[in-house]
Amino acid sequence: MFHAQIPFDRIPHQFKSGLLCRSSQSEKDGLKKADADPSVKAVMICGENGKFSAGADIRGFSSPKRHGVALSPIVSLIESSEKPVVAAIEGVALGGGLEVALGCHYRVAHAKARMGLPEVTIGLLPGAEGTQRLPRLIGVPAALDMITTGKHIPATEALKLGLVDEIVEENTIEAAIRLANKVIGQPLEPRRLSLKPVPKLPNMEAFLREALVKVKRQARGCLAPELCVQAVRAATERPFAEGVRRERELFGLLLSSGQAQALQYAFFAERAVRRWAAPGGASWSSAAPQPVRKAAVIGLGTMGRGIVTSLVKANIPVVALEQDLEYLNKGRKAVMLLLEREAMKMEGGAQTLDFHNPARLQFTVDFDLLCDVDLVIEAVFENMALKKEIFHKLSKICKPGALLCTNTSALNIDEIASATNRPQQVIGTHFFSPAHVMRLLEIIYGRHTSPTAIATAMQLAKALKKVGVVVGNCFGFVGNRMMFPYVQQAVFLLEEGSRPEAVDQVLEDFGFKIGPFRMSDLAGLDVGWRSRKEQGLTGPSLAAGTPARQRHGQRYSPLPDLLCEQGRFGQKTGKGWYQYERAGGRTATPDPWLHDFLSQYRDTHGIQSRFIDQEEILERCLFSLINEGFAILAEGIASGPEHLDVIYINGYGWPKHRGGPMFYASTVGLPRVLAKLQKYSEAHPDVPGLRPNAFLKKLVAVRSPPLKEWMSYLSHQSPKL
Ligand SMILES: CC(C)(COP(=O)(O)OP(=O)(O)OC[C@H]1O[C@@H](n2cnc3c(N)ncnc32)[C@H](O)[C@@H]1OP(=O)(O)O)[C@@H](O)C(=O)NCCC(=O)NCCSC(=O)CC(=O)CCCCCCCCCCCCC(=O)O
Ligand SMILES: NC(=O)C1=CN([C@@H]2O[C@H](COP(=O)(O)OP(=O)(O)OC[C@H]3O[C@@H](n4cnc5c(N)ncnc54)[C@H](O)[C@@H]3O)[C@@H](O)[C@H]2O)C=CC1
Repeated sequence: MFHAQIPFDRIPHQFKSGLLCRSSQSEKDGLKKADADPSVKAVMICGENGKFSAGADIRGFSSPKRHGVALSPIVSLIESSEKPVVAAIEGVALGGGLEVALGCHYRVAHAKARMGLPEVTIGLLPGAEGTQRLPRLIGVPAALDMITTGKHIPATEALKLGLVDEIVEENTIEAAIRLANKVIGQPLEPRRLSLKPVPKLPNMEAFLREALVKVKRQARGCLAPELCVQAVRAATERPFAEGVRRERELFGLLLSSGQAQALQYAFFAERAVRRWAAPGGASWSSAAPQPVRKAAVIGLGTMGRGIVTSLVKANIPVVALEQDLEYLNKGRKAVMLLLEREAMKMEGGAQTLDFHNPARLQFTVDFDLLCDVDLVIEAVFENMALKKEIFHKLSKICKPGALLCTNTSALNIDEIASATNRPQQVIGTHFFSPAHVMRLLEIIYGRHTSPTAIATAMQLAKALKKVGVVVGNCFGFVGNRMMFPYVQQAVFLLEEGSRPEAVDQVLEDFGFKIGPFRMSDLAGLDVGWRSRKEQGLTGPSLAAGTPARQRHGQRYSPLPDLLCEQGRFGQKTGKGWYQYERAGGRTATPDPWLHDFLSQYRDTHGIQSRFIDQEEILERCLFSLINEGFAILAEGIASGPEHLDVIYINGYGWPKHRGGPMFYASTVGLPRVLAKLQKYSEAHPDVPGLRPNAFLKKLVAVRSPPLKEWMSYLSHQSPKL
C-alpha cells in the first residue's frame, strides 16, 4: 500500500492555520504524479501543524495583483483521480480548504476539527465549486445553512450531516490511511460529488423562495447571503458544469461589489485592535494580564444582569451585589431567567453553566463578600457621586490586587479613580446592551491605569467572547461620543420638518439594525434626560432666561426633554418617538399625536417646516458622526480608524458590509465628506458638530491617503498615546 501525502501549507508561512497556495502548481504536479505512478494505490491529503486549511489568504482578494484563483481545477483533478483520495481533516477545514476536502472521495476528521464555508462573512461565496458539491453531499437545507451563515460546525455535527465519513479521537492521518487501505479497488463513481444528483425536496421551490426572503431580511443590504442562495439554487436547477459557471459569475459579482472589501477590512480590523497601545509605550506585546478567578458585579439592573450572565457563561464564579433585598430579589430573578434561556441554547444545559451552585454564583447585599474577588464591575446608576462612593468603599474592602472596573457610559474614569487608593487598578469596561449578547467591550484607560489592568480587561473580553477595544478617557469615550452628534442631527431634522419614521427608515435602509428614534425608544428617553439634567442642560438647574433652543451659544433641541416631561420614555411607557401596543410593547407605530406635537412645536418656535430628502438625512447624521471620529483620532483617544470601525460594527449595529464609519468615509471619498460638511455647516453655523474637523481637512489637503496611513499625518504625537 502506497500513499502520496500532499500537504497544503504553503503561504504565508508565518500563518500556522495553513492557507491555500495561490499558485497551485505543486499540488497539481503532486496529484498528477500520484495518478501516473502505478506503485501509488491511494492518496491522502492532509495539512501541516495540525490544521487542514483555513482557506485562501483573504488579503489576496483585494490585492491589485489578484489573478484568477486556480482552485477549482485542483478540486476537479482530485475528484477525477482514478485512485481513492482521502482527506485527513485536523484543526480547521474552512473555505477553499473544505472545498478541497469536498473534492476528495472520503473525509476523515479529528473529533476536535471544525469545518465551514465562511466566505459569506467576508462578502464572497464559496467559489471553488463548494456551492455545487455541498448540497449534493448533505442536501439543500443543511448546505444552505452552512453557506449562508458561514458558521463553523464541529466534527460531530459534520458526521451527523454526512459531511465526513468518520471521526477519530486519535491520529487522523493514520485513520485516513487505514480508510484509504480499505477502499482501494472499490468503485469511485459514487464518491464523486459532481456526478451525484442534489437530493430532492418535495417543496424545493417554496423552500428556496423562503430561504431567500429570510436571508434578505437578515442581511440588511449585504449581498453575499442572497447570492449564496442563488448559487445553491443553481445547483438544484442545472447540471453540475452549468451550476459551476453560475457560481463563478456570482463570485465575480461579489468580488467587485465593494462589500467584500469592506467585510475583509472588518475581519482584519477586529484582529488589529487586539494589538492595543496606551500612553507611555505600554502595549499588548509587553503587558501581561492578571488571572481572573472570581469576579463581582455591583448593580443588577439592565446592564448588571447581562454582565453577570456573561461571566457565568465564561465559567467565572461571580458575586452579584445589589443595594437592598428588594432590588436583589428582582435582579436575581432576572439573572436566573437569562441564564436559563442561555442554558437552553447550550449543549449540556444548566449543568454546564452550574449557576444554581452558590460557589459559582452568589447573590448578596453585603459588600464584605467582595474581599476575595479578582475583579469588580460596577454597574449602578449613572451618577458620579454614587460611583465615587462605591469605588471608595471598594478600595477599602477589595484585596490589594483586585481590578476595579466601571461600566459608566460616559463619566470621567479619572474622577472615579480619584475616590480610590489604587487609581492604577481602575478602568472602564463599557458593555453594550444587552450585555450578554453584544460583542463589544469598550475598555477605557484613565491617566493612572496600569498596563496590567488594560491587559487584564482585554483578557476578560476574550474570555467573555467579546471584542475588546482599548480607548482613552473623554466624555462618552469613543462610541457614545460619536453617537451624540448623530442623534443630535436626527432630532434637528425633526425640528426642521422630518418625522421619526422617515429618519429611521433612511438609516435602516443604509443598513443600521435600528434607526436613532427606535433605538432611543428602546434604550429609554429618560436615560439621556437624566444625564442632561446632571449636565445642567435642562431641568431645575437650567439658568433662568436660557433660550429654549440654545445652550452655551450653540443650537440645542429641547424636543427629547419635552417628551420626557410628558412621561414619554419610549417602549417602557408605551410612548416615545413612536407609540406601542402597551407599556413594554415592542411594535413601534408612527404616532399622530407626535406629528401634531412637532407641528405645534415648529409654530411655537417660528420654524418653517420643509421637505428633507433622504440624502440630507443620511449625510447629516452620518457625516457628523464621522466628523467626531476624526476629532477622536486627532486627540489620540483611539489609536486608529480601525478601532472606531470595530466599535461601531460590534456595539452600534453599523452594517458590517459598509466596513464601519471611517472605512465608509474612505469609500465615499474624504473630499466629498468635507464638502458636504462645509455645506451643512454654512447652513447651520450654530452646530459645531457639522464644522469640519481640522484632521479631516488635513487629510483632504494631502490628497486623501488610504485609511491605513491616516494616523501618520497627525503632526504631533497625541498626549493620549
Ligand atoms: C482560521 C481561524 C479559525 C483561526 O482563528 P484563531 O485561532 O482565533 O486565529 P485568528 O486570530 O483569527 O487568526 C490568526 C491570524 O491569521 C490571520 N488569518 C486567519 N485566516 C486568514 C485567512 N484566511 N487569510 C489571511 N489571514 C488569515 C488572522 O488575520 C490573524 O492574523 P493577524 O490579523 O495578523 O492577527 C480564523 O482566523 C478564521 O476564521 N479565519 C478566516 C477563515 C476564512 O474565512 N476562510 C475562507 C477564506 S476564502 C476562501 O477560502 C475561498 C477560496 O479559497 C475559494 C477560492 C476560489 C476562488 C475561485 C474563484 C473563481 C471565480 C473566478 C471569478 C473571478 C472574477 C474575477 O476575478 O473578477
Ligand atoms: N442601559 C444601557 O443601555 C447602558 C447603561 N450603561 C451604564 O451602566 C450603568 C448601569 O446602567 P443600567 O443597568 O441601565 O441602570 P439600571 O438603573 O437599570 O440599574 C442600576 C442598578 O444599580 C443598583 N444600585 C444603585 N445603587 C446601588 C448601590 N449603592 N449598591 C448596589 N447596587 C446599586 C440599582 O438598584 C439598580 O438595580 C450606568 O452607569 C449606565 O450609564 C452602559 C451601557 C449601556
